[in-house]
Amino acid sequence: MEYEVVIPAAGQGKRMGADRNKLLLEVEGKPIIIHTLEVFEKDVNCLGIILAIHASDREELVSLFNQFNICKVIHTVEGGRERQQSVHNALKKASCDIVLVHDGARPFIQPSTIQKLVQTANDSGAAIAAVPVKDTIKVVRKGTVDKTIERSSLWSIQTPQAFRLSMIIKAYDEAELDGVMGTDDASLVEKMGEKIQVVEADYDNIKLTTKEDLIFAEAIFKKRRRS
Ligand SMILES: Nc1ccn([C@@H]2O[C@H](COP(=O)(O)OP(=O)(O)OP(=O)(O)O)[C@@H](O)[C@H]2O)c(=O)n1
Ligand SMILES: C[C@](O)(CO)[C@H](O)COP(=O)(O)O
Repeated sequence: MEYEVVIPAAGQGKRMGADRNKLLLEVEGKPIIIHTLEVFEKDVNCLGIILAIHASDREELVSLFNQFNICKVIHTVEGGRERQQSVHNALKKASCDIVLVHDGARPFIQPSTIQKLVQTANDSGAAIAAVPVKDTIKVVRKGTVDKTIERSSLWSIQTPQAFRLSMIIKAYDEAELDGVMGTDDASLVEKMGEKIQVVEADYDNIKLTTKEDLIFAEAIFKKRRRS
């Protein structure tokens, strides 16, 4: 089943503490964003990639697309102050019935998960990748435990998140009108009362957020080379 993917790549990488967009840092001999783009470049069902970028990264990115044969970027749009605005700008260019939103900072997404998400979104409207939480989660207020949350119903939410295009556009437009900000895409769809299906993904699909994640990323690449 065919789809387009929106990839927000216009963050500042503050938590990474690099002096540039963290997605341009190299892991396993390539910039992080190239690893992410290559997953979709290789997927025959991906009809096009819509990338939200900083104007200041454009020249370097275009040169990387040439160097690594990335041909599926059909639109680049200006990123916004927050991830939500970057995704919204990119969604305005989408035209396929099914659209995925995937963080540029998650290079380890598996093609099998993408396929399940696309199929599920086509059947039910919205589907997100997630893994069961492994830690005990407590609510802490002013340094003291308020309560412990029952773990069996907690999932850690990742991207990709897959949607019918009309549904996700409506959710983003309404969020903008209402001044609502969410930390993921599905939370805006939840606000409209829509059901979101959860597709179990894998623990490797980390978001490269802090410096330690670069070490985890090298380890995941090493593991994949061995298997
Ligand atoms: N205004 C923004 C903020 C984030 N992103 C993108 O959204 C994804 C997830 O964001 P995150 O990992 O939090 O990246 P940063 O915002 O760069 O990190 P930080 O919050 O540490 O600055 C990344 O691919 C990032 O480039 C974006 O396109 N536009
Ligand atoms: C969308 C996301 O990757 C789901 O886990 C995450 O919420 C992005 O959050 P961040 O605030 O940009 O780290």
